Amino acid sequence: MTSLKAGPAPGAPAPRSEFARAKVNLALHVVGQRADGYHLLDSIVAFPAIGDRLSLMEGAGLAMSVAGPFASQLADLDPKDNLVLRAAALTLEHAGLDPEGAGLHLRLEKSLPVASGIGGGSADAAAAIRLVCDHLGIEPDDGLRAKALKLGADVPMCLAMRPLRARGIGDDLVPLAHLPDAGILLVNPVVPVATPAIFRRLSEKSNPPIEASDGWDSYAQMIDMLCLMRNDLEGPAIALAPAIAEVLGALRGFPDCALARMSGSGATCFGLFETAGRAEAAAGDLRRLFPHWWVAAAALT
Ligand SMILES: C[C@](O)(CO)[C@H](O)COP(=O)(O)OP(=O)(O)OC[C@H]1O[C@@H](n2ccc(N)nc2=O)[C@H](O)[C@@H]1O
Ligand SMILES: Nc1ncnc2c1ncn2[C@@H]1O[C@H](COP(=O)(O)OP(=O)(O)OP(=O)(O)O)[C@@H](O)[C@H]1O
Repeated sequence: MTSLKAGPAPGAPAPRSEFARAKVNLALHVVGQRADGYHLLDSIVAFPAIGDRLSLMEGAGLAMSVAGPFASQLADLDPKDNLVLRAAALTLEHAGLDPEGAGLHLRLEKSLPVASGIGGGSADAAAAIRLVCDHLGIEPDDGLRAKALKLGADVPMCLAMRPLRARGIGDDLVPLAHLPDAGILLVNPVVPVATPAIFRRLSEKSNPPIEASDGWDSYAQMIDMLCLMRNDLEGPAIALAPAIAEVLGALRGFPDCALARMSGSGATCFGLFETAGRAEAAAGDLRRLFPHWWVAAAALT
């Protein structure tokens, strides 16, 4: 597998492109642990329109390049270890093809902070699978989804990329029938947090599951129900990265922020607002007050 910095040849066909939306755990309960160490989860997950962009074009062998605001956070990562190339190779092999002979170049526009609890790498991997499948004229099947899970527990949910409830190790997925209109604000203090370190610090691994739900009709109902839920990784993550508490404090300072919580293993936190406009207004304030933080707002779905 090679990595070329150069993009496609001039005059080549326009690239296909996919949006790799951030995965936000609106609630994350840790309900058990498997013999192999992986934790059993119960999570409500949304995919707002905030994310990376991945494009597929003609190239030599199988290669990738990275640009965008957070490209520098991946500069030390060997491209063959990048989840984009690993997912593309996996998909080609699943289709019985040699990745070396693929003639494909993937260009990643990295806009999500790395190691931030919003599944950026998993979202990129899922986008690579979708793009390569589309290129080959195939659909991701159960066999490919099972292989994708080995890339990361979040990859199958990022392949689904729609509001859902995730159980098991994050791979038992049930779509939510409906989420109401709302706005979401994502804030990261630009402190990378490694997921294994947070799970290691977790002392209570048998917490109550989420009360059954297939979604909510109104904003008020959604907030009431989410307020009864938790992110069980929040305490261990704050102990390791105290800036998370500062972010939560800033979000809770907005009177119209109905709920502020950490996503995944952190450090990104989210705030929920009644509309995307209100979330965007709060984003503007935070960008002025904390210019070194990463701040993004959008509609919840
Ligand atoms: C915390 C979440 O982001 C919630 O969506 C995910 O569970 C983590 O997903 P991910 O980063 O794609 O996870 P992986 O790359 O498969 O695992 C990273 C590490 O997290 C821990 N891990 C992950 C998922 C899980 N259900 N239990 C775990 O204990 C394991 O130590 C594993 O070595
Ligand atoms: N395309 C990619 N984008 C981001 N990280 C990648 C990528 N490919 C490989 N990685 C590696 O994966 C690790 C986890 O990064 P990622 O941004 O997915 O974390 P995360 O947002 O905490 O994920 P999760 O919420 O799934 O735990 C990083 O340390 C990075 O080295």
